[in-house]
Amino acid sequence: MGSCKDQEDKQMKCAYVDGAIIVGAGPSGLAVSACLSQQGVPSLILEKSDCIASLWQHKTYDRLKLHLPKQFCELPLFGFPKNFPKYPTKQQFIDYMESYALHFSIHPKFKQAVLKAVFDHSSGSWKVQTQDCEYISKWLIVATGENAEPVKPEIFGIDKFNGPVVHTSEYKSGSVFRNKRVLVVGCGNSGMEVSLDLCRNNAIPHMVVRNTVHVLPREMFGFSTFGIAMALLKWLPLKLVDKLLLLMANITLGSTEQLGLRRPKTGPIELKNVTGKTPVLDVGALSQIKSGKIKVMENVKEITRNGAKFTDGQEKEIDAIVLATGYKSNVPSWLQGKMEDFLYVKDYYLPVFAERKPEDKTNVEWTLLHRQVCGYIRQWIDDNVLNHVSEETHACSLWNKFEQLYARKAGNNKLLLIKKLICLKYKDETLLSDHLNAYHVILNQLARMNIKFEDERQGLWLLGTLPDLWEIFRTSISNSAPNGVVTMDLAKSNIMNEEMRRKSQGPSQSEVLVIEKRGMSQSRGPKNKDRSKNKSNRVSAIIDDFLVVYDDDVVNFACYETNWVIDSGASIHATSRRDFFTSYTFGDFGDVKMGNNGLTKAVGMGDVCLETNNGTMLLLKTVKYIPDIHLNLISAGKLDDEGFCNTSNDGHWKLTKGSMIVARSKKCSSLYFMQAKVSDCIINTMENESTTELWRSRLSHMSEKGLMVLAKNNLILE
Ligand SMILES: NC(=O)C1=CN([C@@H]2O[C@H](COP(=O)(O)OP(=O)(O)OC[C@H]3O[C@@H](n4cnc5c(N)ncnc54)[C@H](OP(=O)(O)O)[C@@H]3O)[C@@H](O)[C@H]2O)C=CC1
Ligand SMILES: O=C(O)C(=O)Cc1c[nH]c2ccccc12
Repeated sequence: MGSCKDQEDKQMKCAYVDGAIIVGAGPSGLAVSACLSQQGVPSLILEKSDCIASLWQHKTYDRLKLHLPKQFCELPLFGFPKNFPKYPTKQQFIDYMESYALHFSIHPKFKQAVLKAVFDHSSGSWKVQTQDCEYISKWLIVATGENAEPVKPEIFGIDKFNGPVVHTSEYKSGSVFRNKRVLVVGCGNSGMEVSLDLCRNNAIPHMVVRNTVHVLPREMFGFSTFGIAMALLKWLPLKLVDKLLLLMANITLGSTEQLGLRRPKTGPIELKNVTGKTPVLDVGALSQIKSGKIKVMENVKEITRNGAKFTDGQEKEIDAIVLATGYKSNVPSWLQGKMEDFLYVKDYYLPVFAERKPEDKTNVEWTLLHRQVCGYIRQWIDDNVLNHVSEETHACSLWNKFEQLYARKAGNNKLLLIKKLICLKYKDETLLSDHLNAYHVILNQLARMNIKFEDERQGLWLLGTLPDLWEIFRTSISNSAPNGVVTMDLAKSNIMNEEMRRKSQGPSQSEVLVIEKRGMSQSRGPKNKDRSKNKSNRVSAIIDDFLVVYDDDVVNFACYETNWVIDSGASIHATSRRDFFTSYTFGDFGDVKMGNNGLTKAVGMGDVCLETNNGTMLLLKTVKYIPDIHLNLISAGKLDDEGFCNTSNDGHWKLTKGSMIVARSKKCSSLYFMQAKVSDCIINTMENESTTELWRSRLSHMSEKGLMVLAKNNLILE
C-alpha cells in the first residue's frame, strides 16, 4: 500500500503520499484500493472513523441484511465466501469487508476526517487536509459514498418533544420501544425496515409517508427483482422494463395505493437514474401495513410535547420518534471547487453548455447523458430548492432554472446563511469534526456568494460557536494565540486536538480532574446538590477533605494560568499544547510510555517559557510535544541536569538556582504541582536576582488518593 513522507511544516504536519489518496474506507474505497494495487499503483486510504465500513459497523440496525442477492454486492477480485446465504446479514457483510482488506493488505489511516481538499494548480497536486495533517498527492479518489451524513430535518416543534428522538443511524433494535407508540418519519428502505422491526418488537409504529414511493417485492416468482430488472435491461428499453416491473409488482403485492403508498408517475429504474431515489424492496413491512400494525400517516405538521399533528388534521400521542429521513454525501462540504468545475472534470459539461447534440453521440446516449448530469447536479442542491427541479430531465434547462432560483433567492439565501452562521452552536453530544464541517459548509456557501470573512474572524467565530461551558478552553486559546491572533487553523487544530484528547480518554474518562474546594467535610450534602444542577461540573468523588469534581470542559489549565506536574520519575518535559512552544521542531521524537502502559508518540520538540508564581522566568528546554498526554509535565531529573537544584524536604519541594528560589510547592506522593503562566518571551531571567515571594498551588494539597485517581485516569506519565 502507499506510504507517506513527512515533512516539516510551520503549522501543520504534511505528508507526501506515494500513489493515490482515497477518501473513505467503505466498500468502494477498499475496492478501488485493491484494484489499484493489483495494477501496481499504491494508495493511501484516509478514513474519518476508527474502522473500515464504518457505516455498516456503527450506523446500522441489528436486523439489517443485504436486500440484493450477494452476487450483486460483492467487490471485485475477491468474492463472498461460498457458504454465505443469498442475502448476507450485516455481520457477515462486515466480516467479508474485513477479510477483503486483510487479503489485499489494505491499512487505512483511521481517525482522519478530511476537512478540505483543494487542487493546487501550481504543483499539479491535491492538498487534502485532515485535522492533523496535510496529505499531498497527484491523485484524489473520493469514496465517501452517498450516505456519509445522516439527514435530520428540522420538524416544527420537535425540540419540545418529551420523548427520545433518534435517527435510523442510531437505531439498533425495536426492543427498547416495546409497547411504545413510535413515529417513524420517512418511508425509504430504512423507514420500512425499522417499522417492521418495531412491529416485531411489539411497538406501535406510525410511518410518515409524505410523498410518492415505489414499493417492489424483494423477489418475484423466486427470482430477485433486482436480478430480473438487470437481466431485462440487457434486451429491452428502460421504460418497458419499468412497465414490466410494475406489472409484476402489482401481481405479487396488489395495489399499494389504498395503503397510502402512491406510486410516482416515473417508473422505478428511471426514477433511480434521474433522481437517485431507490425503490423500496419489501421484506415484510407491507403485510404489516395491510394488517394495520404499521399505521401510514400523512406528513407531520407539528410535533408537540407528547404527540404529533399531521397535515390531514389528525393528531396522535406518541412516545418516541425515529427519523428515517435518509443520508447525504458530505463531499460538497470539503471538496473545494465550483460545481461548474466538476462538470468539466467529469466530462458532464456537454449537455449543459453545448449548443446542440454532438455528432458522435446517438439520441439515446445524449438523452442518457442529460439525465446523468441532472442527477449529478441535483446532488449539489439544498433539499428546499430540489423540490423545484426534481422532475427536470434536461440538463440545460435544469441549469437555467437552478441559476434563476439561486439568483432570485440570492439575497434571501445570504440572509439565511448569515442567520445559520450566527445560530450555529456546537452540541455536546455531537462530533466536533461534524460541527467543523457544518461551519465550513456555511462559510463555503457564503464564499460562493462572494461574502468572505478574514481568517481571524473565521477563527474567532468558530470559537464563538462553542457553548458557554467551553469558556475556559476558549479563553486559553485566545490568550495563548501567537500575537493574539486566533487564526482559523489555530482554532480548528485546537478544537480537533481537544476532541482527540476526549476520545482517547474514552467516555468514562474524558474528564479532567480538578480539585475544587477544601474542607468540605461539613457541607458536602447541599454543595453536592448544587453542583449536580450544573451540567458541566459533576461531583464524582470526595477524597479526604477535598471535593473532586469532573469537569467536562476544563482542560488542565485555567485561562492563562497553567498547571505543571513536576515528576521525579519522569525523564522528559512534555505538554500536549502546541501553542505553548516559543520554538518548535516537528518530527518523530520517539514513543513515550503512558501511565496505562500504552505507548504514544512525541511528534515535536521545542522550548517552553514559563513565568512561575513568583514572577521568575523558567525556560524549559527540549520539551516534547505529545498530543495524547493529559498533563503538562516537568521532569525533576531533567531540571537537575540543567543546573537547577531540586530539593524536597518534609513534604515541601523547592526549585532553586544559585541563591534564587525559582518555585516551591508541597509534595504529594511522588508529584508536585506547580502553577505557572506560559510566556512567549524567550529571555531567561534566571540569572537575575528577583523577589522570592512564595506562591501557593491550588493543587498542592492534593491527597495521595486523589493522585491515584489521576493515575487511574491515565493522566500521569510513568
Ligand atoms: N437492507 C438494505 O439493503 C437497506 C438499504 N438501504 C439503502 O440505504 C439508502 C438510504 O435509505 P434510507 O435511510 O431509507 O433513506 P432514503 O433517502 O431512501 O429515504 C428517506 C425517506 O425519508 C423521507 N423524508 C426525508 N425528509 C423528510 C421530512 N422532512 N419529512 C418527512 N419525510 C422525510 C423521504 O421522503 P421523500 O421521498 O418525500 O423525500 C424518504 O421517504 C438507500 O439507498 C436504501 O436503499 C436502507 C435500508 C436497508
Ligand atoms: O438497493 C439499492 O440501492 C438499489 O439501487 C436497488 C435497485 C435499484 N434499481 C432497482 C430496480 C429494481 C429493484 C431494485 C433496484
